[in-house]
Amino acid sequence: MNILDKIVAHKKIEVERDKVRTTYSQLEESEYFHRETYSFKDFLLAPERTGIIAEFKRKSPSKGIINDDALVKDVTKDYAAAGASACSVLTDYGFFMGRKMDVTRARRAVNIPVLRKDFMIDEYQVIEAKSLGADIILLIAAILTPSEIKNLAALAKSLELNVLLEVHNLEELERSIDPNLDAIGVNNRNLADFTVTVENSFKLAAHIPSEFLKISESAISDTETIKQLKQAGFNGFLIGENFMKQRDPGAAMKEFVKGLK
Ligand SMILES: O=P(O)(O)OC[C@@H](O)[C@@H](O)c1c[nH]c2ccccc12
Repeated sequence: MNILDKIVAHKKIEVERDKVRTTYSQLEESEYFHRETYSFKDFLLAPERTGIIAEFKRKSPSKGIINDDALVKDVTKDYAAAGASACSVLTDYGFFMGRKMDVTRARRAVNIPVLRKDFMIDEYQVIEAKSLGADIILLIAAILTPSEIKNLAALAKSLELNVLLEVHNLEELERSIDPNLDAIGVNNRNLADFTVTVENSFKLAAHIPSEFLKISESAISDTETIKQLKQAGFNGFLIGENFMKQRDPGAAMKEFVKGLK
């Protein structure tokens, strides 16, 4: 069993447990459930923003503890002030030390889109994302069938959530395209074995149909790479560890962004 299989096996149990703890109707009573969401596209393409989707990540299976000290409300607020187009917030606890409440904390701290980053396998999690105050959900092609992607994306759309589909290779991309997706993210990290290469984004760029926003995800640590990714047609850049490994991730992003000008 690779790490992704382990995470999904764990997630299935967790979701069934959560459904009992918090019912669908309780989720729908959230103050955020009928909130109007932000458009991912508007913020990614806004000239005064950077295209960076800045991630709050305490820990990961590949790196262990990255930062268990920084507060989500401070970091996301500073990310937004530094020009982030969106914030990504991990909510998986077992492998990433994330909390569902972290999305709500981010929602209260910023006026930019918030991505609920988790391993979505069930409709319940999509409804939950809306109730937590998220604007965007992530669907990972490697763990979903085409019909699951179709159904989860349609549900997300009906709740006015933006959908980011993550792919790692051409086969996943070709089988997963769906009109309810807003953005396609190429993960430079192979979630099954953790190998990373930004080349993956350059390789897949031309295969992403033009109606979708293009995002490059993971292992980005310098502004030169972002400039090259822009040349290749990418609109968004998902960055976690490079900021989170600093004691003050928001200050790290502020410094990093200077190099984009
Ligand atoms: O910390 P990095 O290398 O900048 O990567 C951020 C983000 O892309 C990564 O956390 C990620 C991409 N896809 C995921 C899916 C699940 C969990 C995490 C991820």
